Amino acid sequence: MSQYRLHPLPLPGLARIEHRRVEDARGAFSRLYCEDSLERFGAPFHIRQINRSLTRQRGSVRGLHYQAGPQPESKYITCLQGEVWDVVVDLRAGSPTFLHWHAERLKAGQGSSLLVPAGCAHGFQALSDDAELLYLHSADYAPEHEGGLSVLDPRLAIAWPLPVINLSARDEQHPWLDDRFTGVTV
Ligand SMILES: Cc1cn([C@H]2C[C@H](O)[C@@H](COP(=O)(O)OP(=O)(O)O[C@H]3O[C@H](C)C(=O)[C@H](O)[C@H]3O)O2)c(=O)[nH]c1=O
Repeated sequence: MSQYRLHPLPLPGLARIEHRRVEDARGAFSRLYCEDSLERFGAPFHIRQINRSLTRQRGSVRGLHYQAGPQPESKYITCLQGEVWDVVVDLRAGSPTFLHWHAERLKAGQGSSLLVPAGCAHGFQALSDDAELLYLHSADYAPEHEGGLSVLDPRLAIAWPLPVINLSARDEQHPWLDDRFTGVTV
């Protein structure tokens, strides 16, 4: 039986989900996601959409994205190939960790996923070439309610492990946060 466990991380609701592989002579099997277990852990997550991204070059950064408004979105992220440095920023108005960030290394085959709560921005830097991520989303894609933060915002001071390269044109233009930003409500 493959184990499936939740390990809380420093931002409220952020967690690493451990899903150890069961190995035998044929290879390996693991339960990547389990709605029932997550409900029992007090971290309910119902899938509305599944995405996959491939990032070709080591050092590339995608993000920092979030979806708020009527369809706040939580994400469940698994690395299928290569390795990434995954970053989550707490944007929840009134959160004790408002604008704090936390990073986790996700590596293919390590047997874990990251549960990102609604109200948080998400991004990552590829630590390998050809890094592939599988995203489970708890809300339908709603670009009109999507927001973005600059990965180089001094107010966040994210300590990216490698020089940031290959930002998309959209990610290049996210404005820096100012004092008028009081967070999102979820
Ligand atoms: C998220 C999404 C995007 N798209 C379209 C929009 C663009 O034309 C294209 C690529 O989207 P984007 O440039 O937002 O992809 P990334 O920059 O890799 O962003 C992704 O990676 C960061 C780190 C995340 O956390 C986001 O969940 C996710 O948006 O797919 C869709 O058609 N459906 C979708 O659900």
